[in-house]
Amino acid sequence: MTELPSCILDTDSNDLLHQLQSLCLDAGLTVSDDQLQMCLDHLLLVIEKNKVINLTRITSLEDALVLHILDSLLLLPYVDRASHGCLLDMGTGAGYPGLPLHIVSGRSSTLLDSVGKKVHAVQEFIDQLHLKDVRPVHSRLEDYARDHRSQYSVVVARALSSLPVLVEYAAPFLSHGGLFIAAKARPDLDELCSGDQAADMCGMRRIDFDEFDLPYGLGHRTVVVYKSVAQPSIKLPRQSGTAKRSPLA
Ligand SMILES: C[S@@+](CC[C@H](N)C(=O)[O-])C[C@H]1O[C@@H](n2cnc3c(N)ncnc32)[C@H](O)[C@@H]1O
Repeated sequence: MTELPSCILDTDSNDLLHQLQSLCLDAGLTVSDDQLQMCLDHLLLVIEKNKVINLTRITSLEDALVLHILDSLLLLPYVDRASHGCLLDMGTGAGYPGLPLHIVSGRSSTLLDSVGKKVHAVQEFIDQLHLKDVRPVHSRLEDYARDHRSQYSVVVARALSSLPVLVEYAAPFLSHGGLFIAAKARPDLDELCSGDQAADMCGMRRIDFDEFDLPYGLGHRTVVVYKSVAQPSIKLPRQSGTAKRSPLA
């Protein structure tokens, strides 16, 4: 069993846990103390690993409580609306939002990224936290989709790409009725309309759109949710890189 690094033992973890509890309470999220502590341990591991490889720009622990943990958990009510089944985090980076969502939802999860050293770091975090039923995968989304069609009831993504590209990436992974949940900063009307057009071609329909201000003036969050409702009218996935180079809309 891997021990947590000494930085974790030195940090005033109780104070951070109290801050996190009150952030979740204010956001109306019900999360147990054990689950929050696990999210916190993950964050401390990320901050420590960030000294060695570039995982996140956010180095203040207080900001990271909001911008990494709370921001991930804000997707929980949408994840909970999906039917029973697996969760995929597309472009997980250091494990956000997928790892906190796995910890709290208990869904069997895949955390995918195309950068090997990030996936390796996420594997270390999973081992150090002794988490089960969560798998880091090193692949491009377009490649992984070929062998994992319709295997997920919920797909999430944060800070990955524009809505039409995200919808195209997510579509092949979703089972019928599955949900794709995108966490965006402030998409403009053009992006939203292009996302809807791409969704139409991919057999998906937008079913939700919510906006929040994050606490402490740390920014704005928009959550856009699409549902898989039909077969795509085009062959997916397209060749690697095509979605980004030549978006559907
Ligand atoms: C800006 S980071 C966001 C990381 C994390 N989701 C977060 O919000 O902190 C985008 C991540 O997506 C990954 N990525 C970009 N395109 C990808 C693709 N086609 N397949 C898999 N991963 C991809 C990048 O390697 C990067 O780690």
